[in-house]
Amino acid sequence: MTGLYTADQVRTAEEPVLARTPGGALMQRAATGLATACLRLVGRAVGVRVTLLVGAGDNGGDALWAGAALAGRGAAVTALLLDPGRAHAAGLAALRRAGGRVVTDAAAAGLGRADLVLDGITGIGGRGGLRPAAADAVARAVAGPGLLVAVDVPSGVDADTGAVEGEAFPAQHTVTFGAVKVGLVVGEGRGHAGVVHLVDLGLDLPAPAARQLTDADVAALLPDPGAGDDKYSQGVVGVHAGSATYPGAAVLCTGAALRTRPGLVRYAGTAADGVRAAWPEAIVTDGRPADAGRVQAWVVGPGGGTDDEARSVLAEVLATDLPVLVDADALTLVSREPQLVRDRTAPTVLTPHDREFTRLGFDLGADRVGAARAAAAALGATVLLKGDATVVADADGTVFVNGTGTPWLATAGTGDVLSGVVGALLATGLPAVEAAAAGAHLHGRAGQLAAAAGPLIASDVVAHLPAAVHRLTDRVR
Ligand SMILES: NC(=O)C1=CN([C@@H]2O[C@H](COP(=O)(O)OP(=O)(O)OC[C@H]3O[C@@H](n4cnc5c(N)ncnc54)[C@H](OP(=O)(O)O)[C@@H]3O)[C@@H](O)[C@H]2O)[C@@H](O)CC1
Ligand SMILES: [K+]
Repeated sequence: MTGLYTADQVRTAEEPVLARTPGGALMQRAATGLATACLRLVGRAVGVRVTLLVGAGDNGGDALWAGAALAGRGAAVTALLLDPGRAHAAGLAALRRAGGRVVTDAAAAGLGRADLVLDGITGIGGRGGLRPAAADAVARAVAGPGLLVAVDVPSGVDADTGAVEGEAFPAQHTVTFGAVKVGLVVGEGRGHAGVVHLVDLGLDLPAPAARQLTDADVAALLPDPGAGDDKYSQGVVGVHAGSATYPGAAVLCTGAALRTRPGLVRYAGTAADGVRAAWPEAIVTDGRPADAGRVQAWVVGPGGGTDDEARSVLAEVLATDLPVLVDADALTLVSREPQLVRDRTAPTVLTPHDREFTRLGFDLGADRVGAARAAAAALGATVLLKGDATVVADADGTVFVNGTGTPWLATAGTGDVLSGVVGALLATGLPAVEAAAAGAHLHGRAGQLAAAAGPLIASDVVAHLPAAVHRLTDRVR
């Protein structure tokens, strides 16, 4: 499990270390880690052309000290000071001592031929998008050939929310200090951070603001069946989705549930013929949920319509004391009658995309973690807010940010697949927030495997779910 932290949490954790170590020691630790990471990324130091983008705060200090270390190893280092009167004095002196060049004109900073660019404009102290001089330097860096490495946080990215207002540094790698900041893995921050490398500063950290599951975490939540297991003990999931005219959602959702946890999947609804033809393993009825037989969790909504019949099915399922995943058309119904969810005591998982989220009556600004957390608390449910980095929030404030996936997953039907995956995990008895977070992780991994063979469609994701489960569990057992 990777803990995700806010800037304030990191600053608070730094205080006691700053108090008990000699001045500048923590920055030395950070800069040494940064220089080491850079050496690993470029493979050598001698003759490597490095440009440092240096702001007025300690983030610029980190870049200057790391630049000094690289210059000491034979790199040709140029520092571009964006606020020359306020650059970190000790860092600047160290760079000069090591033979680094210092300039104040972006055109003279060698960005057109740099091998490596270190973005030390702002870190956790940055506010808003980049100011004009910083934005100009970043544009020159992007136009040049250098590997783009952000120091602590890509400048222009909000460390807490991942929000980008205006321009920000589009890093290929981010070397972050002390703890991974929430903003590096969510929203636009995820796209700007690239690969995140953590330099341990030995901080005593509190409980994280949010978490990210690893493959090993998800594997631990998905035990292989034991000798004593049968099709019922592995979890029986009920699916109500699709229609006679549009059976696709029902077929994808049922297939995803089967391919995630092939205990038993029961389907109820008017797409029965289509489901039967696609998945002979499912037990199918064209009746109501009550006709399906005993299940341990329900998935309701994908392709199910929003008419009176659909509303009555949703109310029937939500009136049970079983975990229920509510998706797609059923979310539209919940937006009309949120008390259907609020009144429940059994777990409910809602899986909105952005438009469905706002239709539920919640504001979705740039702080996706905050928005999902507020919606979960208001509804007393688990909210899985889909996106490039899916956010799963529980009513008690627990948040997971998903780390897997591929942009190729932005295609029709992948949401129906996700519902089936999470439904299957709910039926195994996992707590709702863990089922949702593990389901998002698994769905993302299956998408990555499918995309390795080229553009994917939703049924490719279903087909790759067993391999995704195997890859997760095989690696750790
Ligand atoms: N504490 C420690 O010992 C350790 C700290 N560490 C490091 O310190 C970093 C935090 O340093 P920090 O607090 O000095 O803030 P920082 O991120 O450099 O930014 C502030 C500067 O940016 C400026 N600025 C703001 N917004 C801007 C914008 N949009 N566009 C352009 N400029 C903007 C702002 O200008 P001002 O508003 O004052 O005019 C101010 O000058 C942290 O991320 C980590 O790297 C590590 O070494 C570990 C040990
Ligand atoms: K930075």
